Amino acid sequence: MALMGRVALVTGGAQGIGRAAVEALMRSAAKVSVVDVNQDCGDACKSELDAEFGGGSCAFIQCDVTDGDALRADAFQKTADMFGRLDIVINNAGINNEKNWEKTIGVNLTSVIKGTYLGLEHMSREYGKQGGTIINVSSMAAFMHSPHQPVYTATKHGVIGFTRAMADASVLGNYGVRINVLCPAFVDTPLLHSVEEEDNMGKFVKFKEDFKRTMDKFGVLQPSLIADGMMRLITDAALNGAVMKITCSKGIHFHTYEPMSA
Ligand SMILES: NC(=O)C1=CN([C@@H]2O[C@H](COP(=O)(O)OP(=O)(O)OC[C@H]3O[C@@H](n4cnc5c(N)ncnc54)[C@H](O)[C@@H]3O)[C@@H](O)[C@H]2O)C=CC1
Ligand SMILES: CCCCCC(=O)/C=C/[C@H]1C=CC(=O)[C@@H]1CCCCCCC(=O)O
Repeated sequence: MALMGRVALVTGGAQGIGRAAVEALMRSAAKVSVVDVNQDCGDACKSELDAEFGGGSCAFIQCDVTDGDALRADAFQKTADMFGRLDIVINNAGINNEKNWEKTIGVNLTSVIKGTYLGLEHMSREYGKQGGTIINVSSMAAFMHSPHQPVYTATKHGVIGFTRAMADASVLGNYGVRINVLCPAFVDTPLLHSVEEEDNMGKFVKFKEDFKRTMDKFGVLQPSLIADGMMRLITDAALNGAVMKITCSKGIHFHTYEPMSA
């Protein structure tokens, strides 16, 4: 019952890692807004969650996170209007598309930046709000660059740099919002199957056997473990600017950086 009365917004929440996060939040008694571009998957998700947790604790909002106006008005504002407040934002929606790589930048990086700024508008003391917490989802591809996914890799590097800078800005500006980043290794979700398709991988599809060998080498995690990591980032008030990694070999752990020196 740790999050009783708290309200969360999860992008890409209808399936995969986002869905596992939504369920973990609801088990902790939070109210959750599931924001996803996929109408059918979102409707099914909402019915299943209502059946498990009872109606009124979650909402599904169909929204493409790359549509900035819709993200502002349909996702963030409607969530705040419906549930009366916003405390937790998980910018999780992501795609793997090297063919349409501009779209990958739009979903994986630009929308995470917009989601963070909108989260601050609804939660930061700068805007007269009560504070809160934001998680941005990156990937282990930000540490072990993937030759099969150069643009995906670039976006996930960008998410870490942006998040760490914003975490420091939050301290300097006394926003009252903790901002952290999560980097999972391979996770058993529909996204992993995208590496089979030329439509997703473009010319890098010819490396798919190498990609699969890497997966076999490092193993594949279950979404529930990623949700456990997210719940730790949400509930541990000491964490801000943390870079959480989750791998098969080490489980949930943190990346450490050398302190900056002049
Ligand atoms: N599955 C994996 O091995 C890993 C995934 N990640 C990251 O975790 C996050 C979640 O990935 P998965 O759950 O694996 O993927 P998934 O493909 O299973 O689920 C992603 C969800 O995001 C939604 N989505 C996609 N584009 C959207 C858009 N423009 N607007 C709104 N919703 C949109 C999809 O409809 C889907 O419900 C992504 O940021 C991904 O890059 C990071 C490391 C490993
Ligand atoms: C379709 C999207 C999948 C993205 C998954 C991902 O995070 C990819 C990461 C890889 C990029 C190059 C690699 O070798 C990565 C594997 C990362 C696993 C590292 C585990 C290390 C360990 O167990 O200590």
